[in-house]
Amino acid sequence: MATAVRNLTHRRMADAAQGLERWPVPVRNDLDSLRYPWFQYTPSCCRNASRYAHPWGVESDSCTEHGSVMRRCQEDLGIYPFSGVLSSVGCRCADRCVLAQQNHGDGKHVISDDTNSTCACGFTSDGVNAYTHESKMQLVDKRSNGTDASKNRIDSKSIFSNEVSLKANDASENMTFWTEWKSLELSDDDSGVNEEPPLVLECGGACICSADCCHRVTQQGLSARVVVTRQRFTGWGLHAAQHISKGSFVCEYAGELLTTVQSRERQSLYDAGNTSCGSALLVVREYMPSGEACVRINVDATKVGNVARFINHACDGGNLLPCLVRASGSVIPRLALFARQDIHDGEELRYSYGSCGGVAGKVLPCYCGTPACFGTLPSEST
Ligand SMILES: C[S@@+](CC[C@H](N)C(=O)[O-])C[C@H]1O[C@@H](n2cnc3c(N)ncnc32)[C@H](O)[C@@H]1O
Repeated sequence: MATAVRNLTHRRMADAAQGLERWPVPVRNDLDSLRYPWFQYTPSCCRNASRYAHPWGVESDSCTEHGSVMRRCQEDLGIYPFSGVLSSVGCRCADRCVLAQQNHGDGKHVISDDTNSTCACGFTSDGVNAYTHESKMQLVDKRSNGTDASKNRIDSKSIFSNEVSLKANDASENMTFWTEWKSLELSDDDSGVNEEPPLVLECGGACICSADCCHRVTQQGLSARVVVTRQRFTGWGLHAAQHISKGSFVCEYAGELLTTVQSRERQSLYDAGNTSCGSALLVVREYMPSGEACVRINVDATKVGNVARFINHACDGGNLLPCLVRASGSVIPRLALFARQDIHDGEELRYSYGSCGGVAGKVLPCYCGTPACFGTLPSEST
């Protein structure tokens, strides 16, 4: 019995991803006696925890399962049956899509008329190419002021909303984190990178191109080596275990997809403290250009989730940029996290949970340690 427990503990610490990602995700704790965080791993969002959560201890080569796990999740969600809503935006590129990019010599990549007419995928809500030839997110540089790219933009309003808000509930502390995203705009700081996360249209179930097409950057699961580490003030955190270059996709925020009624029930449970573990319930709202909310996505990574559930908050925005990615033919977008800047091996991965503020009686101290620190974690009542 003791040997079995030891083996199980060893496997959990060796790979928090339970063999479901292309690399193991080790768990390290040099701080206290906790050996590992308890949760079940899913590489992508799923509807029902019991059907898709894999037991601890699967063989490490089972990451080849990732594609089929993702497909089963999507089919179960009824995304493809719903695809009539958006299927007309699916591309008809044989084999792989070609990046519709032209370099006009000013550093900006814009859509060429030729490819624009054949492939509608791979663009942001702003109508510019989402990805570079190196499969990096095309982060908008406010300092380049050359050709006006707007005249080359496709009208993506029918595909994307232009305003999105995101709420992340952390019920371990009975808190709700939130942020509001407006349309893609440039920041005023010196980062040279758009602060507002773009919405991206990738190839999906409505497209006929292959799974390794250049417009499916976020569909292969965890894309950088990472390690889960115990920290003094912020609990578990996620650190890079390799250099991650600016614009690279890192991971999506995966967990159980809930209805709004279910998410409220879960939140009440977490608020009442009836669970043995903390929570990571994230709510994303997508708005129509009219301002009306059209989709609310509730992702609970508390008991079933992926590495993103370990990512802590930083008031300065951190080194990750959250983006909504919608696969053609899918109703439900996914939340993808990209490197906002070059990230060094060992650096903690963080993004901003939202704007400053706290609910009376529920204010939590923030230990992000950045010069921009508000002192408290962003929050609102549920
Ligand atoms: C989504 S979880 C992140 C993973 C978490 N640290 C854990 O141990 O599982 C959010 C929780 O992490 C902690 N946290 C995240 N960022 C923090 C920060 N900047 N300062 C203090 N605590 C933080 C808070 O307890 C928060 O409720």
